[in-house]
Amino acid sequence: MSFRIQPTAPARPNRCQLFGPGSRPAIFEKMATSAADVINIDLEDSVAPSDKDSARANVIKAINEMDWGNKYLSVRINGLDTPWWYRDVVDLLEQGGERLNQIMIPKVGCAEDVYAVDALVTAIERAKGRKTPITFEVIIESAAGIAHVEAIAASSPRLQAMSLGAADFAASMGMQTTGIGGTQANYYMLHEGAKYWSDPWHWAQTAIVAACRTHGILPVDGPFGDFSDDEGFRAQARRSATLGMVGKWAIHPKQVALSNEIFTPSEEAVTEAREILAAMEEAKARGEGATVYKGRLVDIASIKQAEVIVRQSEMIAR
Ligand SMILES: CC(=O)SCCNC(=O)CCNC(=O)[C@H](O)C(C)(C)COP(=O)(O)OP(=O)(O)OC[C@H]1O[C@@H](n2cnc3c(N)ncnc32)[C@H](O)[C@@H]1OP(=O)(O)O
Ligand SMILES: O=CC(=O)O
Ligand SMILES: [Mg+2]
Repeated sequence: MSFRIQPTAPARPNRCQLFGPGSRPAIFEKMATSAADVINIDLEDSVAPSDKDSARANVIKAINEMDWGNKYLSVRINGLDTPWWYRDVVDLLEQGGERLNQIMIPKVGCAEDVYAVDALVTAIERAKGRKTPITFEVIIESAAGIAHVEAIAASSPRLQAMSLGAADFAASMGMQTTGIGGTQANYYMLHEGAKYWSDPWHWAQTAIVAACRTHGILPVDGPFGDFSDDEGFRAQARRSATLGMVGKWAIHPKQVALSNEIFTPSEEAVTEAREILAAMEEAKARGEGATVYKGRLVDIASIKQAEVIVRQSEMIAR
């Protein structure tokens, strides 16, 4: 371990982030009563330019008037290259009240993008005497974003989460696909005439996880567009969970249960983790740093691996 201890990410469940357009207030109640841990009401790409002002007003009214229960409540503002973002921040912070937990900043390309929003948020919080600081989530969804991912992860103490936005990411990278996440038919190698599919999102995901874990931020997998494909969603989510991501977006309510299923450690995984911890306690009592569990090596690193799973399950149970 480095002399610098790896910071821990915020201890709150973030298995599923349910999105819905701010221009569609009829679904807000359904979002609030869903099983998602985080609600992302959108002012950005799911809202038409002509609806930006009315969507912002809908969202502020809903933050103030609706019962959001124990949801972590987040609003995605417009990008810093648009004329709308500053008004989003000012109105949300001045009129949205303390119930709003988080602002999601899309298309972040450098640490200074976050700095700019932080400066504005900080000034408004001071002016209004806000008690709990607004947190940030950023979306990595451009070539610049992934190139500067570590600096972005270090950009602000407000930053709690970072998502991969596969749709804009693919566009920015010039990828030949209109799919949002998932298997890409043309991304394969040939061996003796057989096709072997690979995962074009993998390298960006691992870059995000490493940057997040270095700076104590929650890494999240973004949208899976084909909401008719449950098994495709599960496959993508399982890969993300295996790589260290803590959750995934739902762009349709039916994806919430799928995401919760994959990002909640299974009973078997938790039992096994507890058994490894017990085996290592016994090894320690014998003065050993390594032992055998079900025919395989476990050692002091295994304690940390097992603790990840136990911590996740305890946090969700709280
Ligand atoms: C690339 C990105 O940036 S992704 C993030 C931005 N995109 C978004 O936020 C889009 C979020 N999703 C949506 O807008 C919608 O789910 C759509 C457009 C994909 C589909 O909407 P619909 O055609 O209404 O879906 P569908 O008919 O299957 O809805 C079934 C039920 O779920 C409700 N519902 C639909 N979307 C949502 C949602 N996001 N949250 C909660 N409930 C929803 C519908 O109102 C409907 O309810 P009912 O059975 O009581 O009538
Ligand atoms: O904003 C999300 C994306 O995939 O783009
Ligand atoms: Mg996007």
